[in-house]
Amino acid sequence: MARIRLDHIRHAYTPELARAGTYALREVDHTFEDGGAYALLGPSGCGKTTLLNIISGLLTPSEGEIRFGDRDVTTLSPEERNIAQVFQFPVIYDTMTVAENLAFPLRNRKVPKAEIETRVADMLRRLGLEAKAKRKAQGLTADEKQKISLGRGLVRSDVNAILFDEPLTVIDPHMKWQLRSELKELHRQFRMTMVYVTHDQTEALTFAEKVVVMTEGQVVQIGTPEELFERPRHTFVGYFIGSPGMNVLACELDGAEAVLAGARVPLPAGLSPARGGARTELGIRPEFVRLVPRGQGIPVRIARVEDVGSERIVRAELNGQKIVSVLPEGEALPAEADVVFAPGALNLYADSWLVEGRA
Ligand SMILES: Nc1ncnc2c1ncn2[C@@H]1O[C@H](COP(=O)(O)OP(=O)(O)OP(=O)(O)O)[C@@H](O)[C@H]1O
Repeated sequence: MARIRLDHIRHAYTPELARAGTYALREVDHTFEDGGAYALLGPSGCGKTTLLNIISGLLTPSEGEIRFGDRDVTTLSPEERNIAQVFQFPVIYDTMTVAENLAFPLRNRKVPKAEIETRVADMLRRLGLEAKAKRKAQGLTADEKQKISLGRGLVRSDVNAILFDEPLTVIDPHMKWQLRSELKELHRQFRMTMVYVTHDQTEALTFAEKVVVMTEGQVVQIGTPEELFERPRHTFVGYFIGSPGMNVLACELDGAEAVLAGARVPLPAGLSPARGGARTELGIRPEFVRLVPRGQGIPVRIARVEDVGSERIVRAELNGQKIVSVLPEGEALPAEADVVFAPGALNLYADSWLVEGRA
């Protein structure tokens, strides 16, 4: 296993694109710690697969270096890097049995027979596939096949990391949840470095200890699910994570207060003022926007109310800006409403980046 260091990686797919400044990855400088579970999360086209392929060795970056531990692997092939990969579609041999599939990478590496038997038996047990050990892989379900793809990586002792590219795409929705928790459990048992690419925030947040959020070829935040929820470093993270996403409201600053639609909102203590000329915005999660009777906060006009299970999502307008509130079960919706913000839940952004320095 190894720590994976991405040192100022940039990538353009052709020299022409590089000359035009069109980089699929604009700049990634990050370390995946040994044994960590990471997700690369972002919308389609943000560069997740490009980054994963640079880690695996399918792509050589236009600029920068990649190291596994102390070893520079930038120009090494995937085989030389000892990386296991799980793709959208399971890659297994249909005509082999489940046990043979698991034994295959070990046979290739000339591992002694007795050791292969022990390791395969152990892996079958951990994957819950003991009863199907002697069955041909052909007749298995997609989730069982995907488990075997993963098992073929886990069974090896020389693997530096396991990379997943949208591995639940072909799994039935009702099995997705189960397979996701099994993956997490297997990570806990093996503590192998795992990097998991997805555009689905539920998958990323349940699987990973640290989520790497990407947009437009850039990493905008690396954090635990809690950090991404509570302290989005960029407004993109705020509205991409969470459902509904964070409210981002244009405001002006006046000393220790934000001025929003003529109302003055005290800023969290210790915030350093934004640079002069910066576009300033307040970020607040819909869960922390409360609706109160008129006269008690900042007036809004309610546009739509949606029932979602036990909660209601209230979509409103605050002086021309959209604002969303999540109304907990049993809480009344005033006919004429104002909003108030829960103390401590406000974040301030200057040119889309979080203003740090809260005391
Ligand atoms: N072979 C290629 N040649 C030229 N451009 C490419 C190539 N592959 C990807 N791109 C471009 O690079 C950018 C990043 O693509 P990438 O596939 O890494 O994104 P992604 O986040 O994985 O998206 P998706 O979830 O849709 O796969 C996109 O603008 C894409 O069009």
